[in-house]
Amino acid sequence: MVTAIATSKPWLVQKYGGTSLGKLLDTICSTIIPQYSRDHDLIVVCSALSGTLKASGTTSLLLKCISLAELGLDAQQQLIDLVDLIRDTHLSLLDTFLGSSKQAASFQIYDETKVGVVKECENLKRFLLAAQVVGELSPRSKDRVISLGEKLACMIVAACLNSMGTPAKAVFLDNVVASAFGPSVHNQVAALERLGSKFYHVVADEIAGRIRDCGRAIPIVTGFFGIMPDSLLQTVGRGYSDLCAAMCAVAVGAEELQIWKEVDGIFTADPRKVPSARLLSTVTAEEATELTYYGSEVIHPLTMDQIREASIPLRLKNVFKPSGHGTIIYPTASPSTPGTPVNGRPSAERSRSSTPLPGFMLENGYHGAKQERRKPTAVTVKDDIILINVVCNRNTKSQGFLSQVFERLERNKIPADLVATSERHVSLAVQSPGDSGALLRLKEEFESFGQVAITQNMSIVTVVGHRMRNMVGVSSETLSALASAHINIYLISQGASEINISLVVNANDAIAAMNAIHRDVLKIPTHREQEDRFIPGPWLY
Ligand SMILES: Nc1ncnc2c1ncn2[C@@H]1O[C@H](COP(=O)(O)OP(=O)(O)O)[C@@H](O)[C@H]1O
Ligand SMILES: N[C@@H](CC(=O)OP(=O)(O)O)C(=O)O
Repeated sequence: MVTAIATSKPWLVQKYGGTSLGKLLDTICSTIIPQYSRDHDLIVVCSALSGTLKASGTTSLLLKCISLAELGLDAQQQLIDLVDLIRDTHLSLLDTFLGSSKQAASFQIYDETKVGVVKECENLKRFLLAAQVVGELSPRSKDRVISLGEKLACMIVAACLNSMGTPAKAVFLDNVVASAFGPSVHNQVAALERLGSKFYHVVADEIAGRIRDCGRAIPIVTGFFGIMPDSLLQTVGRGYSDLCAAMCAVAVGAEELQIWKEVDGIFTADPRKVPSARLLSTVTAEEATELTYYGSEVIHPLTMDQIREASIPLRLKNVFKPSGHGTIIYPTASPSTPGTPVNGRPSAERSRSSTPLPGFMLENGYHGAKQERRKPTAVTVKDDIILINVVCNRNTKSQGFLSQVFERLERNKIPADLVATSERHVSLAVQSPGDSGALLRLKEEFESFGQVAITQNMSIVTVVGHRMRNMVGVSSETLSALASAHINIYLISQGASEINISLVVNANDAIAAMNAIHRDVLKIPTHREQEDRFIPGPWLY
């Protein structure tokens, strides 16, 4: 456990996603951060800026730069144009917020930041153009490229805050892994893997030192946390800044970790796909882990392990509705009481012991609802799934069959999301690998001991709820709901934790399946049913 930093006010870590920063930088810097900094020592963790969509945001553009560099010299001009676009997008944001300032201090901040952004982009351009000659980038080089997104975002956020009179300091964590483990770390992939979660504790300790160095200024920390031996994208994947924020929270022993997004929190289902979905005021850490793993990508799945171990509550909040309660995820298996919002100055202890706010449930429940729920908590969908069925050849010994299947998955680095087996038959649901060659290789390897059938375009539908452990009948209700909607099921699996049931369906049926389960198993009426039956919306409870 990392030693907490001693301070007079409780620590609060806030992480802002790329699209939130892209759309609401002004509100974040002029209202949200100053308001919370009155009662807390804040740490702000930033993702790379995205204009409107993550898919066209800075990290995605940097990934495109990497692809162009790997194409070789033919793509030279495209590469230059793309880096210039990244630079100009950041400069125009800086212009919007600081460019027209008449104050000398702001003018100086504007000038220094502008020079810094241009320099970082020029360095990247030189690096990529050199890489283009070789036509290949190592995992470490790719990390170096990606790290620029969060660096630029932190420079802009720190500049905005400083110009508005809130002292802030950009903290770059791109070298934090090397500082924590020594420069030879990059030859020690296997050793680091063996460290498991301890790896993140050591990094958190190093982050604590960087935060201490900021003195009274608010640390504006890059969500990118270190060039990794096997690349951050490969080890952690996109959305890594949630995990970085969790490490910052662990580093200082924060009272709460807040992840600010563009949704109110975790809903009973993805509100884009199920219009009647309701906001959940609390969710257990176990439920959040299952939901994020099976498609509700509201937080990065690895985040939960960190805050759970350190007993830090995590709250999801909406930048468009800063006063909303959001969804709070308790580190313990079952929350006893929901806490007051941090802007009401609770401590982590108080969150666990105080009486709940009026209108909130004592147990995991819908936001504003009063009655206790005896139903699963949420339903989620994971897309881009491939179903692989392997029937073991008669001449293959059945006892070695399963180990051969898993050994081949491991060798091809394809993790199985769900598995159903009988003695000579195994069905696997796997995430469609980015590299189509990997799937072909896997198929050929499986064919050495069995007959293989691969079905693409599938989805996993998962029902999650910590109360499902003690509930009889959820499976039958789920199967009936899908049967009534005429939806075929290709694989069924219940998690060992007994808090989830997953089913593989055709991707075209996934949204219908989700809606059917939401209505018939979670028992939440559709909007039409609510209108027909004059059932008041949750806002009237
Ligand atoms: N159960 C769920 N509750 C809330 N949002 C969900 C859920 N499942 C999927 N989502 C989706 O996750 C997305 C996360 O919010 P957003 O702020 O847009 O993400 P990001 O910061 O990663 O760009 C939303 O678009 C929402 O539709
Ligand atoms: N910028 C990175 C890391 C991240 O966490 O992003 P976001 O917080 O916007 O999901 C990405 O796009 O993957």
